Amino acid sequence: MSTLRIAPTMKPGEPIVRVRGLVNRFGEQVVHDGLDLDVRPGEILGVVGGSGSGKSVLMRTILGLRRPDAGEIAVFGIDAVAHDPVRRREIERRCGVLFQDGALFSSLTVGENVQVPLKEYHPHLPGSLLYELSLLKVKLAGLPADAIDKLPAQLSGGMRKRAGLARALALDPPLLFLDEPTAGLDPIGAAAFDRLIRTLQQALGLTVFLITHDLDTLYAICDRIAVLADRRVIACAPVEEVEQLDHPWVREYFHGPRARAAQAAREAI
Ligand SMILES: Nc1ncnc2c1ncn2[C@@H]1O[C@H](COP(=O)(O)OP(=O)(O)OP(=O)(O)O)[C@@H](O)[C@H]1O
Repeated sequence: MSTLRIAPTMKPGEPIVRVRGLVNRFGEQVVHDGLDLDVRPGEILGVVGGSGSGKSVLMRTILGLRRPDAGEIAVFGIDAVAHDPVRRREIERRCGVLFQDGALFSSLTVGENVQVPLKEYHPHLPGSLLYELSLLKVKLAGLPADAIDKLPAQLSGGMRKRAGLARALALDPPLLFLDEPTAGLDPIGAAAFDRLIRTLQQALGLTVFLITHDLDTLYAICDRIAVLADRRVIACAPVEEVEQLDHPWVREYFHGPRARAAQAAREAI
């Protein structure tokens, strides 16, 4: 396993993401109200909760794409809420993001998509090196080399996810955000993507914030699960502890037939 990658801005023992007292509102609707969360270095944290519980809003707020109504967020020990473009850029530079829809530029090839962040942060790299670097990321994401010259529309759904992952890994980020990476994939494709995430996390020393509805993913690769309900994180613990919680959403989610199938699949491994 590779060395865990943290940042010089972090104190020993500090979480890689620390959220305290987070409040997010849209008009009258309160999405988060006093939400606390720690993401520990080197873990795969699964983030679950009912539809509309605020998982994506939480991710966007941590990434600085939305300014919260109240609360503190530190990413790599850097204040992520402060209006400071230099600090913001320092955080952005170290975070890879795979959005739910892949968010690839449809008119660019896979390789050109991967080169977008490389060009932004390293504008003077020669074209041949940009190509080599993007090829490396394409292969790292488990795509065949010839996918580099294809347009997103020429790829299957699973390959598009991998192309999005290749772009998310472009700048060698120590922290990776994944929003429902296995949504829309068939079970075999989803299991393969889970294995890829686990392998990359171990090989590259990544910390992963992973939003999912996929019970198989939770049981297969997550070190801890954060449950969003009642506008807060009501639990953050290994799946065996979380499934014992006495909460209506947890009971329904973790003790339904799909959960039993996911548990059985893990026991069979
Ligand atoms: N830009 C916005 N303007 C108004 N309301 C918003 C906005 N973004 C999110 N919301 C609302 O905030 C709530 C939480 O949304 P969010 O997308 O974070 O949920 P989620 O937990 O990710 O849901 P899902 O599992 O369905 O993807 C929802 O009720 C949504 O309608």
